Amino acid sequence: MPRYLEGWIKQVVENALRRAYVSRSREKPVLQVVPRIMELKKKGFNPVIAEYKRRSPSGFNEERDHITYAKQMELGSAVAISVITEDTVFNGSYKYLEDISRAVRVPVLMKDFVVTENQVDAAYDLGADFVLLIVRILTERELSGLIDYIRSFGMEALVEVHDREDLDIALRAGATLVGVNSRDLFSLKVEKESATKLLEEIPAGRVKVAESGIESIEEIKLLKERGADAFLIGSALMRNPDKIKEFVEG
Ligand SMILES: O=C(O)c1ccccc1NCC(=O)[C@H](O)[C@H](O)COP(=O)(O)O
Repeated sequence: MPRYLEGWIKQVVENALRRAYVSRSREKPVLQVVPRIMELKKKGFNPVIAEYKRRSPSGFNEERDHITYAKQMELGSAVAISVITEDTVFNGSYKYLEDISRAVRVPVLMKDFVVTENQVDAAYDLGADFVLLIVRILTERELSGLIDYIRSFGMEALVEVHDREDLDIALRAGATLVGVNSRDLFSLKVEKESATKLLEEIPAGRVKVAESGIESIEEIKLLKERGADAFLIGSALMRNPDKIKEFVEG
């Protein structure tokens, strides 16, 4: 059973535990996101993980065709596409993941509240290349088990942390790709300063992803100076997809 359940997160996790499994046969090999991040960085570009997100508890709401958006992100040199599949609060869908992974040739992240191996099976079958794990909603044992399970398919885990305690757990569990989310799961407030400090505390040898609240190239530059290797951006790109080129090319 996940470790911390309260309010809307409790509902979302309970829904995840009940979610019906959709059986598919994966059609493509797994693409590796970490080498692609490092390659783009070496070439002097900003590795941007562009997120397809339609609705969120913090009030975000945007309708946009998922395939057109994903193709535009790929054309704009996004390093990967993040697809929210949570279907009760975020209005996401497994169908978006399946369609997008078929439509693009960059790695695709399944972004959900993953608490079971069944959800990882679905991620693999639907074409995901990496899978989000949120430390705050898992026990340490569950986190380690799910990281190993994800890797057993050749996929990678993006392990999301919100504070120092989460980070210690993520590191002990063997996370390689670590995301610092500046949006608090419960208050929904974006705390950029504390998130930036946390980024600096991630030891060398891990790939660091800055997540949430990134709106401008100036913020990307600042986060890069503070050690971020990649940038996960949803709202700003959903509102204005043309920004992808500026965000990647600086
Ligand atoms: O987006 C939310 O309101 C949200 C609230 C609570 C948990 C997760 C949430 N969103 C998922 C994400 O982590 C973000 O969509 C992602 O980091 C992109 O953030 P943004 O660029 O601010 O849309």
